[in-house]
Amino acid sequence: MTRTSPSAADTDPGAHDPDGDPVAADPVVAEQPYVSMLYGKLDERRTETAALLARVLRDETTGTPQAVSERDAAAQMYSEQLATLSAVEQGLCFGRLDLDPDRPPPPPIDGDPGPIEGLDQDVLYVGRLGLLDDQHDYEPLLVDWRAPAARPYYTATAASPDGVRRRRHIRSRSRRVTAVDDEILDLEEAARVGATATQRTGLTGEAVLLAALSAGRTGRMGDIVATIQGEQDRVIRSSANGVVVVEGGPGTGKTAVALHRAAYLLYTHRRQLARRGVLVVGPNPTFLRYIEQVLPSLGETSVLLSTVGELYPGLAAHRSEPPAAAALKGHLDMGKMLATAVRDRQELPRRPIRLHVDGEPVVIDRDVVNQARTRARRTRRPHNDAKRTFVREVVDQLARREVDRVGRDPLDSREGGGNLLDRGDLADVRAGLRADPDLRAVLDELWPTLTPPQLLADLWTNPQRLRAATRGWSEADRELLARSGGRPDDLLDGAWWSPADAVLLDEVAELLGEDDTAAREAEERKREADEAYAAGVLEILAMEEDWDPELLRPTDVVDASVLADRTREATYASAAERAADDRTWTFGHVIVDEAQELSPMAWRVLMRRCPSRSMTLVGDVAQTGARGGASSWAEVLSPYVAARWRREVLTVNYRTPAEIMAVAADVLAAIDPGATPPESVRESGVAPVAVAADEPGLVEAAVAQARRAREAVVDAEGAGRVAVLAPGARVDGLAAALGVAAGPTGAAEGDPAVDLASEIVVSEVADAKGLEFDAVVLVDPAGVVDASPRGLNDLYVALTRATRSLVVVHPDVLPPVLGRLIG
Ligand SMILES: Nc1ncnc2c1ncn2[C@@H]1O[C@H](COP(=O)(O)OP(=O)(O)OP(=O)(O)O)[C@@H](O)[C@H]1O
Repeated sequence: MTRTSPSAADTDPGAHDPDGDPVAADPVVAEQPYVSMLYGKLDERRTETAALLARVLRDETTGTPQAVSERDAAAQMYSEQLATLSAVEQGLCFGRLDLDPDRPPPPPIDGDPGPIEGLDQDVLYVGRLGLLDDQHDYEPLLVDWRAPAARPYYTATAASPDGVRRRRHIRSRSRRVTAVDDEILDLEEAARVGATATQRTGLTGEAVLLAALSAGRTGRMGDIVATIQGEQDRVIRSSANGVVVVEGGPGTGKTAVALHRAAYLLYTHRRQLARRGVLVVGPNPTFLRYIEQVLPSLGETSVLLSTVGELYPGLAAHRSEPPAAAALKGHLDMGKMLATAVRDRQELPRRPIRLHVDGEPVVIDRDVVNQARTRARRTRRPHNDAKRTFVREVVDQLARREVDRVGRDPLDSREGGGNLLDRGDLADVRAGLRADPDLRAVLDELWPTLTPPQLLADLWTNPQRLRAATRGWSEADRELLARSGGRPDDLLDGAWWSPADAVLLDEVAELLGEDDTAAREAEERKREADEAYAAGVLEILAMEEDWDPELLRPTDVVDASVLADRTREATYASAAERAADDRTWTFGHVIVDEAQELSPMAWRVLMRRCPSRSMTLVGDVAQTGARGGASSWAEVLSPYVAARWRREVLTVNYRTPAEIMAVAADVLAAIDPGATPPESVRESGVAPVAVAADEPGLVEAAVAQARRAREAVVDAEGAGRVAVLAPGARVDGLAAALGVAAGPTGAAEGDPAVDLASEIVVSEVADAKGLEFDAVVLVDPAGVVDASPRGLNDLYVALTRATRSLVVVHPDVLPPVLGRLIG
């Protein structure tokens, strides 16, 4: 077996044995020159790209708008390339495939196959991006992990080697190769080198995988590009078309797979997806912070991460509200209720309204308004758009009445007889009416132009309006929606709105039609802030003493407004950024994580954002905590795609050790006796325990356990994080006793996320959804179960957050479902 790339052989002469086989020598030493050569190439590309960027930025394009936008597009492109080249620094090359020269060609892959790099080579190095050899016919030196040729790195097994004779995992730190693990998939090759061609566990690269899994947690999710497993790879590379639901128990890598799928799709369908962007939806801001580094570390920056509540532009809704209120707001009945609320704003006058227009009396009575309203409603256009028809109809009727009255021919006494005024006069009367401010004010009262926050805030704070829109509802439901204290001064104040409200704002926006007042106001505020900042920058520059009096100062050529514009042009270019500011933006692909938590109303928002229905939904209905969340995927999806969705299942738990999973499996059986728990990939050797502590000593016991767990984690792994998970009512007390902020309620003002950097995190279970910690101290499991109708699901989530150890601190008796903890 020889490497066909002459360039590789050139850079790696000492590492090859006389047969040209580079693995005969100490593989760590043998691989170093090649890996160093790759880093050299990476450096070259960085230098070239930085030079191109600098040239573009220096380009004084003050000419046509087209030239400016071309310059900005080029600057954006080079900036993104530079970001990608920096992101791949750690572990640039992590694998090598030695292929059978007589292997069959790889099977065709769905959609645009992307660049087919390396298909004809017998030795392939696999890494975080593709690098080509510009000295030798652009042969691939490193194959991007997403390229078709790299696929066998993740999927080949001894039973189905896909032409792979040997798979080598290369571990490195700071550009030095630190370890090499080989898997021999070819029986003859195995015999030749004295290895066994087996895969004991069915895992790919078991040693590397287990090393990755047992490392201390940092509070941020990392990428898994070097150790993606076969079943995960299948999901990552599955077709972009249609809806795919990825199911799997806790820790099966659903989140990791979803994010790597985003990176894969962007690579494979770059042209389409870079333009429309990819949206990744997570359940809460803490979760988004937990995952936010994964895609940038894969060199992908054009993805918008958001909660559904943050999709309404200009609003970061974070008011917490009772779960029952959130559930009600998520119910589909809200759609009808909001439609009624909008219709209720199209009013009829109680008694005739009398005005004088150009000195002539005008009467706006119920009949006139009713007819105009019916016509406007019949257009089936949204409220704000239909207003044009309403105004035109009222004005038209009033004008005709006026013409009838004023122009009647006194000499023609027949019924409906002649009129002395002509069409031109009618048009003049119409124009006079339309321009009259008093009439306009009356019409604005009867059919007001509304923004979604205006309508919804009025509805929540005005009991009459709420009652009118919810005829037939229970008083208890109305109370869940009602707010006292009037509308907020700032209608986009995130502290006033809950995430469930934000979803409804989107629905209201659909009913009202595009009135972009709010967006324009937000834009204006952003502009003012940018200008204030730019003015500050210029002020500092102006204070500079050493300016040569012969030269122009920056303030001579640019003012704050121009500087602000320039900065904004440069920073506001990717699809993701545009999408974040545009409520009607539709994405090329939408990925929803913890999808089981979304309410039916939230699904409506997401489906509007993805008319192509190219979606990946990952979730686990056994972990549904939200009262309005999903119990079955068919139920969620049938209104949008009927039965046309595919299901993929992940079965291996990479997070929770077997000892803890056994306890969690009992809870799963209580939730759904037919469900199969995922199989843990490893044991931690630390048995989960229960500690009884009656009130008032419960907090003290929990604190002691948390501190002990922290010490044990530090002893075992050098660093790591502990979570204290408890029912909401206990969180503040526990956080105070531990001297840490309770998240997210105790997080910094305006920051709705839990502080993930903290060594000990205290949180209720809902906020820990999707996260993981080295050790978990679960306090008051019965309280968790009792706190919600889906309490058992919450318990299941809490038990499956730990990668190493679990302690359950409980008052009274332990819930029977945790009986295994006491043997
Ligand atoms: N192939 C892999 N290689 C290395 N680590 C992996 C792999 N697959 C998953 N992991 C790790 O396992 C842990 C659990 O993964 P992840 O959070 O994606 O699971 P999940 O299915 O979303 O869990 P949950 O449903 O509990 O939120 C993470 O630390 C992830 O990095």
